[in-house]
Amino acid sequence: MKIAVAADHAGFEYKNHIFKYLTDRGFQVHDFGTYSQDSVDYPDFVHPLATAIENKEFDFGFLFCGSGEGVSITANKHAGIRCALCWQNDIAKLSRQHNNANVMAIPTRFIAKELAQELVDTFLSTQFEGGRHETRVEKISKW
Ligand SMILES: O=C(CO)[C@H](O)[C@H](O)[C@H](O)COP(=O)(O)O
Repeated sequence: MKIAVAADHAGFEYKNHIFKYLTDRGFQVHDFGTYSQDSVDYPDFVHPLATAIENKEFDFGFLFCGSGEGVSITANKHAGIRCALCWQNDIAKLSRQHNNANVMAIPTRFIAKELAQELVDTFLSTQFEGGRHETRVEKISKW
């Protein structure tokens, strides 16, 4: 399983934490930046990650910014991305079970780092249920 991470300055610390957490557990993880806490524009880091996932270079992505909104809005501009903004474990679980989300956005200024780690574990350990949800997910990009 190949994973991509990206963040703006507000998500930098959590992105680095999750990068280390996942690499320590044997995942292949690519860091699309940002690489410092200097103020940056989140689309500059989200678009390359989203394109790489659309090109099937990675299986899943994790995005980090202050509220999670900017990175999520940006990622979902890509037809091949289903980015879920998650702040509770049940939401992270359902984003995989029902929406087959391939990217999760994390609101770093609103949840603890420990919860962010739990959300990543939940996201990666939950399968898409298919069935009735498959029809709905297919309709997302067919409008
Ligand atoms: O897009 C956002 C707001 O919905 C993200 O939270 C950004 O991280 C935030 O806008 C950055 O704000 P800052 O005041 O420039 O640090």
